[in-house]
Amino acid sequence: MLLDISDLHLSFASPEGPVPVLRGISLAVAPGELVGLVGESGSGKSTTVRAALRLYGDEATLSGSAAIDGTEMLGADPATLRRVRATDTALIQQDPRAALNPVRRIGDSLTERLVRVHGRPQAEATETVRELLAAVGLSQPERRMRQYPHELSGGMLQRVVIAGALSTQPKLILADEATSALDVTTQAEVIAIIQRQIRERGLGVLFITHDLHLAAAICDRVHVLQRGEIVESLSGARLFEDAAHEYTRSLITAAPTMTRRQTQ
Ligand SMILES: Nc1ncnc2c1ncn2[C@@H]1O[C@H](COP(=O)(O)OP(=O)(O)OP(=O)(O)O)[C@@H](O)[C@H]1O
Repeated sequence: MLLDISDLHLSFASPEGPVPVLRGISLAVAPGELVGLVGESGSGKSTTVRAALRLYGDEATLSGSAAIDGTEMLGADPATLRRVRATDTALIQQDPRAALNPVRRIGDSLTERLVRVHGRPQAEATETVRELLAAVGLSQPERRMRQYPHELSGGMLQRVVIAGALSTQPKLILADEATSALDVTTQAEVIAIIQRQIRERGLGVLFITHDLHLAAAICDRVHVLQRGEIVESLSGARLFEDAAHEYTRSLITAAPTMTRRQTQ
C-alpha cells in the first residue's frame, strides 16, 4: 500500500483540554488508485493528510498508524520523515502561495528540488519543469520560469505547484482541494495529467474535495468523513446510487448540480 492509515486518532491541545479531531480513521491507497475523501468543512480532511505526513508538532497528540509506502510515520525519526516527504510523496494544498518561496523565481524553486534532492542534472531538470508547465496549461513556460510568484494569478500558481508536485514523480500524491480554485476546463486538464500518471506509472492519489460530482466522476473509492469519523465508503462510480448514510445523503442534497457546476 502507498498509504495505509489505520485507526488514526488525533487531538489538538486547547486550554480546555484535548479536542479530538480524528476518531479512528482507516483508509488505504494502493498503486494506481485514486481515492476520494469528502466531508463538510471542519470534518477533518486536511488534518488527516497532515497527520499522515506528521506535519503537526506538540499541539497534536496522535495514535494509531499511518504508513507511507511501508514506512510507519507515527514513530519515525526526523530524517525518515524528511525522506518520505521529499521523495515518496507530494502534498498539494489549496493555497499555492504557501507552497512557493515568494523571493525566488518559479523556475529556480521547481528545478532546485529535482537537482538537490533527486540528483538530476540541471539541464534535464529545467527541461522537465518546462515540459510540465506547458502540460498543465501554462502559456509561455520559459517566461513563467523567470517570473516570481507575485507576478502570476492564483490559478496559474496552482498549476505551477501541481507541475512541481508531478516533476519529482512521487509514488503518492496527497491532493487537498488541489484543483478546487481552477476553472472547470483547467481542472479537467490537470486531472487528466494526474490520471495519466496513475495509469502509466502506478501513482496513487488521495483526493480531498468538497465536490461530490467530481469525486464520483474520477475516484475509485470515496470515503465520507463526518466529525473525524469515516461514516461511509463507496465506489466512486456508484456514489450517488449507493449512498445510504444520512450524512452522505445530506452532502449530496447540498451539492450543486452538474449543470450549475459547469456554468460557474
Ligand atoms: N492546528 C490546529 N489546532 C487546533 N485545531 C485545529 C488545527 N487544525 C485544524 N483544527 C481543527 O480541526 C478540525 C478539522 O479541521 P480540518 O482543516 O481538518 O477540516 P477540513 O475537513 O479539512 O475542512 P475544510 O474543508 O474547511 O478545509 C476543525 O475543527 C479545525 O478547527
